[in-house]
Amino acid sequence: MPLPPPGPVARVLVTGASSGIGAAVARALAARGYPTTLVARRADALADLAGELGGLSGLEHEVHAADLGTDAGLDDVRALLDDERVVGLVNAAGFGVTGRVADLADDAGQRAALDGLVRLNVLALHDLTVAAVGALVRRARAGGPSGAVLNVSSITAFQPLPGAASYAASKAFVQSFSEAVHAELAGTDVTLTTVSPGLTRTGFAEAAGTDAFDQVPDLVVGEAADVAEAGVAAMARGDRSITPGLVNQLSALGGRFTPRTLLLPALKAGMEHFGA
Ligand SMILES: NC(=O)C1=CN([C@@H]2O[C@H](COP(=O)(O)OP(=O)(O)OC[C@H]3O[C@@H](n4cnc5c(N)ncnc54)[C@H](OP(=O)(O)O)[C@@H]3O)[C@@H](O)[C@H]2O)C=CC1
Ligand SMILES: CC(=O)[C@H](N)C(=O)O
Repeated sequence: MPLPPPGPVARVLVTGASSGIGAAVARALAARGYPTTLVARRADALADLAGELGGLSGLEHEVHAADLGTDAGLDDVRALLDDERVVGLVNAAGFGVTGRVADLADDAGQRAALDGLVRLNVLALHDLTVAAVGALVRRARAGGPSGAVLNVSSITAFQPLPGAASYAASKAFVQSFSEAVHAELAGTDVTLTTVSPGLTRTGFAEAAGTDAFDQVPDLVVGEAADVAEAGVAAMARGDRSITPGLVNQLSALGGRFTPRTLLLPALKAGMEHFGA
């Protein structure tokens, strides 16, 4: 029983909750009866969502504005995991940067964005996951409730991606780290699940500076609510990993098993077509 039954003291902390997949995950959790602690930088968007969720669920949804790309923000959020009411963590905060590394290196803003990407997608996720897993296992061993973590990866985790090299590598880290910890947790009452979406309609494209999402068939672009439903259901079951949608599952398979000598030139050409 990884995610314990819902109730007022079965709280789930969700990062990246001010928009997109994180907000949709918070809605899916609230609909199941879990109070949430909503984390991101934009306090106003979090407060709006907390109001919406409170109206729907009758539960108390808390807001914590923090920049997880800073030591202070990360320290603050890590401390929230010490709260004994927290039985779950969802790491959804993340963003992408597109472009060739050699070009990004020559632009101070893009260079800083690449560093920020690694700080948020890799270091913050790793830090919060380690803190949550440690606290949840300790509490479960002491007779407390079970617990669950959900990490948001991506289909880009399954192969290198020229034109989004740092982003795809950050998600490869998320996937590998999370699957390994899932195995380590066997036999405890705590689970770690990874959800690996493909293109999903959120604020991601604008933040990543790409209009690729507008150039591909609608069939290829999923909805945040569907990703959230699949992710939360897998988290509740304590599954290792889920890739929502047939198109994404095929893409992940292709990424894993196509020889790199064939795959990398094709991906490079595809990303160049989209201006990356
Ligand atoms: N959309 C897609 O196609 C896909 C997305 N993903 C992953 O899904 C996750 C969610 O992205 P998505 O919902 O798509 O995109 P959005 O841009 O809609 O959401 C990103 C979230 O991350 C938060 N965030 C960004 N920077 C920081 C920071 N420094 N500190 C705290 N929070 C931060 C944003 O809040 P704020 O700006 O208020 O801080 C926002 O809530 C990401 O990890 C992304 O890599 C995976 C596969 C596909
Ligand atoms: C390829 C993308 O940019 C997408 N957001 C993903 O993570 O799959």
